[in-house]
Order: sequence, then C-alpha cells, then structure tokens
Amino acid sequence: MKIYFCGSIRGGRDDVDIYRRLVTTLQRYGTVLTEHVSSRELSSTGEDVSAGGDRAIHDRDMDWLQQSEVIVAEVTQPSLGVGYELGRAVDMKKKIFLYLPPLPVCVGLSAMIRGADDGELFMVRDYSEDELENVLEKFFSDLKRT
Ligand SMILES: O=c1[nH]c(=O)n([C@H]2C[C@H](O)[C@@H](COP(=O)(O)O)O2)cc1CO
Repeated sequence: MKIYFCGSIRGGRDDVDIYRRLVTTLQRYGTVLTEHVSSRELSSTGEDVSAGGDRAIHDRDMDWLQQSEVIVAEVTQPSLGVGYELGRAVDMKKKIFLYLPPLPVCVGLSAMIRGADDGELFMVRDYSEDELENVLEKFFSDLKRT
C-alpha cells in the first residue's frame, strides 16, 4: 500500500520528531512515498530545488498523492503546503484520510480541516503522543475490513 505523509516544511520544522515517529510507524503498513518530510536533515528551506525548482516538487508530490491510497497528515504546525495537499486529496476523492493533531494544540485547528471530517473519507483524530501507535494500528485494521 502506498501512503502519502504530509507535514510542515517551510511552515516550520518544530514537529519533525513526531513526523519521524509517525513515518516509522506507517512503514509497518506500506511504503511512505514522502519519507523525506520526516527527515531531520531537511530544514525549513525545503528540498534542494536546483534541478527543477518548486514546480518539480509540486508535480512530483501531486503524482505521489494520486498514486497513494492513504493520506496521513500531522498538522499541529500550520503549513500552506499541507492544507493544499489535503484539499487536492479531497478533490481526488481518495478513499481514506487520517489526520492526527496531538492534544492540546489541536484546539486551534482550522475549521476548514476539522470541519471537513465526514466520518468516512476524511477523519480527524486527536491523540496524545503515547497512543500514536495504537491509533494507527486501529486505523489500518479498520481499513482492511472495508
Ligand atoms: O521541499 C518541499 N518538499 C515537499 O515535498 N513539500 C510538500 C510535502 C509537505 O507535506 C508539504 C509541506 O508544505 P510547506 O513547505 O508549505 O510547509 O509540501 C514541500 C516542500 C517545501 O515547500
């Protein structure tokens, strides 16, 4: 299964350790196409754009998004790119969305994200860090049953 993980890059890298933990856990369930998002080596400058520029990053990521069956986003750190990815993924009518803001920061989450939860394709889940692995385990076992 191909998984697309979204996390802030130019929006700020404060939560990279939790991205790392999420991606490592997600790799039990499939191939994470956007593993670079969780790299501690990647700064808020973003990837090296010398070859194709931002256009190449955008086009590659939209291609990966299209290929992915599951999109998981960590959105505590607000990021324009992540908001854009989620909007495009909704438009692609992807079967599954999972979105995991750690408490208590999630109180400030945009209504355009929290309000998109439809209990089926787009799911907002609040979690504390110690339950992260269990939340994902339940999510993927429910997915197998559908
Ligand atoms: O260098 C990059 N590489 C890349 O894959 N992205 C994608 C993946 C992330 O989920 C998202 C982050 O957006 P932003 O940089 O606006 O925080 O955009 C974003 C950048 C830089 O904007």
